[in-house]
Amino acid sequence: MQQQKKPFSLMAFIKPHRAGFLASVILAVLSVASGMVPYFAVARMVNLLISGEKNFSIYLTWGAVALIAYLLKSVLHGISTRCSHEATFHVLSELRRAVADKLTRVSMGYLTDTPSGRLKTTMVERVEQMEVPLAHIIPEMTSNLLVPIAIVVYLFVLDWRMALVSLITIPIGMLCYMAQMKEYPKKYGAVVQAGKHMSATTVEYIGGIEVIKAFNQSAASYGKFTQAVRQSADLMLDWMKSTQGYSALMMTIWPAVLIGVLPIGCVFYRNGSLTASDFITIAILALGIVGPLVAAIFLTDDFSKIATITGEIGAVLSEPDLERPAQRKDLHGLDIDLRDVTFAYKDKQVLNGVTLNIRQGTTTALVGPSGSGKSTIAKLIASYWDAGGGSITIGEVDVKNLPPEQVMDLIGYVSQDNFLFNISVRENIRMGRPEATDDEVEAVAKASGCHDFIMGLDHGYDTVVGGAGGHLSGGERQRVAIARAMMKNAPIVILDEATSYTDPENEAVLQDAIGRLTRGKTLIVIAHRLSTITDADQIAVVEQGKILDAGTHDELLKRCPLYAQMWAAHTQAKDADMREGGGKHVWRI
Ligand SMILES: Nc1ncnc2c1ncn2[C@@H]1O[C@H](COP(=O)(O)OP(=O)(O)OP(=O)(O)O)[C@@H](O)[C@H]1O
Repeated sequence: MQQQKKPFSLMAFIKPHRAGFLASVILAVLSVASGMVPYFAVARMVNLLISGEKNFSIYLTWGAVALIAYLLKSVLHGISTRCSHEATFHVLSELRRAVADKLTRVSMGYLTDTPSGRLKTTMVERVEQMEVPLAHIIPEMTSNLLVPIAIVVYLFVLDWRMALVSLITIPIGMLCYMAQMKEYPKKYGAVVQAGKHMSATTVEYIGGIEVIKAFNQSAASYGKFTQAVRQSADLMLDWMKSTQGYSALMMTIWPAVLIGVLPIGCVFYRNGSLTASDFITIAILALGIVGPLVAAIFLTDDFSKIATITGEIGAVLSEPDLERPAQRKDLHGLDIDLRDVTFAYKDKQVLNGVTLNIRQGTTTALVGPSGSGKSTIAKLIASYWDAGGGSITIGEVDVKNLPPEQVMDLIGYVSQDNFLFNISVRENIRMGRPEATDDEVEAVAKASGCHDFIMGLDHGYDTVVGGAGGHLSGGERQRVAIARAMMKNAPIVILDEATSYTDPENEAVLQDAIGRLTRGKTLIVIAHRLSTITDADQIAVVEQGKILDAGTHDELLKRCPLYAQMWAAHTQAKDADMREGGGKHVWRI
């Protein structure tokens, strides 16, 4: 049950802060208007000079007006920028929160299929890149357009012919601008894509550095990384090259207004159709129009950037939510029932009609060849994805009709990843139940075989485990993850290969601890070592996305050839392992 994609609108984020943006626009208009006053003042002074005015105090007054207006321009611009930045920072932080919030509501499938580097780039860099355009476009675009337009109107009032002449460079410069913008969205889009690829490759390179070194793949992986960096630089250069020529031409043509104004003004002055005073005023004001207009035109460059950036943020924000009700439901017991469940990862069909009943308080083991769909079944029960067809119920209610919080309260999931946060071991375990006391945390740690190794760490329970738990061994991470799940005390526990890192001695301790900690709960175990699940109430054999058979160990040995075969392979491998004295070997089917 997924919602349709909702189109993303940046306006919805800007609207609550429109007062800030409006104040910024008004101040920016006043600032640009103040910036125009010195041009009027100079024009006025030149006219006074020509008319033979000898009173020096008038010149001083106009000089003071020009100076005050110039200073006012800077002050107003500063306040305007502050208003727009304040409003922008709120918009950016809300955008980031919206993206983070979205990630908690989309399907797990979307998250696992999207490289984490790409999501990080969207959340951090892309949102950051919106700051300059957003904070500047709204106030500066408006002011840089409005004020010159007002002056042009004034020039038309003075002399429409000269007003037209003073604008002559604008359409020519515009042609250059249009030529520059022709390839702009495509090329800038390519630059952004290459940047994303570079970011994802960098995250992969750093994240996988251990494997790269272990498999001596440094050259190949470094090559992939440098290729991504080079491609990004090449595309950036290509983008610059395609725009720089036109941009330089435009910047030369636009300010050259006097090329038309002076000779044509002289002609009109000589034939008596233009007064000296108007000629001077027009020539000086024409010089003042071009600056703000050029600034406004340059801001349209930021429009293209905003379009590309919002497209990327919008792609995440318009991702459909996993639609779930908010109201918790009353359940009838906690039996789990899968009826004819089908599922596909995009186009890849993985489950082909899984039917399985898991009674409350029993242990069910899912076994089967690698890739048969065991983890997928477990994840569908935990509502990570929606089943494509069929139904999954807990306590006779379809999981699609349960709010995610209720499902998460019901299920403790220990996955193969055992992700730990870069906080203390104590806080990692406490994440299972934030209100747990230190004593309760330690009791669970003792029960899940963590206490001794934790006490051996530099700061005991207060040791910070490093990014993703990197300061702990795989087995230690796994045990902390189990303790965290146990802390949650959920009535249904899913252990997805939870003991795979553990050596045989510790495995026995851990199995015992798991047995005690899950007593009375519904336990679903995905185990590759069959010896660990022979006592399960029910063993479901999964093959090619279907339940081939389900029963106890003894029943399956008698009637399920695949299980008998897996068991034989398991015991042979175990014997061989014992003969070689390799008790530490982690054996997998
Ligand atoms: N996120 C995913 N996107 C696409 N395909 C996936 C994804 N996760 C799993 N698969 C594919 O689905 C199939 C079943 O995977 P699943 O992890 O459920 O099998 P499994 O029986 O648990 O395997 P294993 O014992 O090796 O862990 C596999 O072919 C796997 O490649």
